[in-house]
Amino acid sequence: MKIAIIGAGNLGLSIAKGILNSNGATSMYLTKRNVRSISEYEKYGNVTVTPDNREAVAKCDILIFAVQPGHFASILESVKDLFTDNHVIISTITGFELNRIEDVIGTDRYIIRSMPNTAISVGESMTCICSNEKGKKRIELAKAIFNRMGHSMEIPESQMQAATVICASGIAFWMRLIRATTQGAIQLGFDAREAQELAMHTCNGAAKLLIESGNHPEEEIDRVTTPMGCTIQGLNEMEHQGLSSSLIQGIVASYDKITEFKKR
Ligand SMILES: NC(=O)C1=CN([C@@H]2O[C@H](COP(=O)(O)OP(=O)(O)OC[C@H]3O[C@@H](n4cnc5c(N)ncnc54)[C@H](O)[C@@H]3O)[C@@H](O)[C@H]2O)C=CC1
Ligand SMILES: O=C(O)[C@@H]1CCC=N1
Repeated sequence: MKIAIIGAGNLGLSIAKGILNSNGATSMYLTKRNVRSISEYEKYGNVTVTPDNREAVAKCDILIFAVQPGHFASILESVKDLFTDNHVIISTITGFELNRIEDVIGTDRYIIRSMPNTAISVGESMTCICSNEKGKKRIELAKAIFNRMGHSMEIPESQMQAATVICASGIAFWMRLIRATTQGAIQLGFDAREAQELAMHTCNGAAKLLIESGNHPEEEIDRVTTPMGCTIQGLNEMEHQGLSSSLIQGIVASYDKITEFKKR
């Protein structure tokens, strides 16, 4: 599989790392307007770094676009004459619908919309995907690509905006929760490094408990909350202070922000 990442920025490079770590490509092209900051990737024998998107499109069959929304249409316009039936076009662009992509490159292309997150670099992305009509024939291929670097779910395009908030922005939300827990641990006497180690491994354990058991979170909470114990005391205090409510309101605010910039 020859994969091009058009726009090797924060997300594009995370995907590149995930592909390298999972041996997910026979060769890879990384493009960026100024390639100086990513030239180190050429030390991997099968990686080519170039500012030339047309070269990358001509040499690869899987094209992953990870540029800013405002640049996407003009970049597609500049390479679309090179597209063949071998190309699978995978967009990661927030708020850019399939029909807008089709408006630029036509309906007769395999188009996948994906929403990965930066944990793709360590093989742990939650990636949601959907496709245009023709792309349905390549959705299993797209799933296979993303499943090598985490977990994927096919969803209707109407849920893509919500998936962006929960999965992509979600990395930042969870980081804040881990940081806040770390700060609490420091206040209780751990040094900063130990505090973070306790917070992140406990977070990892909580997620794994749910993933492996399929249980509802409250079932696992019931196992921890000793009657009249310290856990329920802390948990109820967090809820009095609005923990669940503030998380939900934040999620909705992120969602509304995407609606706002889609109107621009
Ligand atoms: N950062 C994240 O966690 C996520 C981002 N996204 C989406 O992915 C896209 C990229 O986001 P980021 O990586 O955060 O942005 P970024 O700004 O870090 O990366 C975009 C890259 O595209 C490059 N670029 C600009 N013009 C180009 C051109 N003509 N040819 C080739 N490369 C060009 C820029 O130099 C930059 O390196 C956005 O549309 C964003 O909405 C989606 C999911 C998660
Ligand atoms: O914050 C943003 O707008 C982008 C989309 C999801 C993650 N980063």
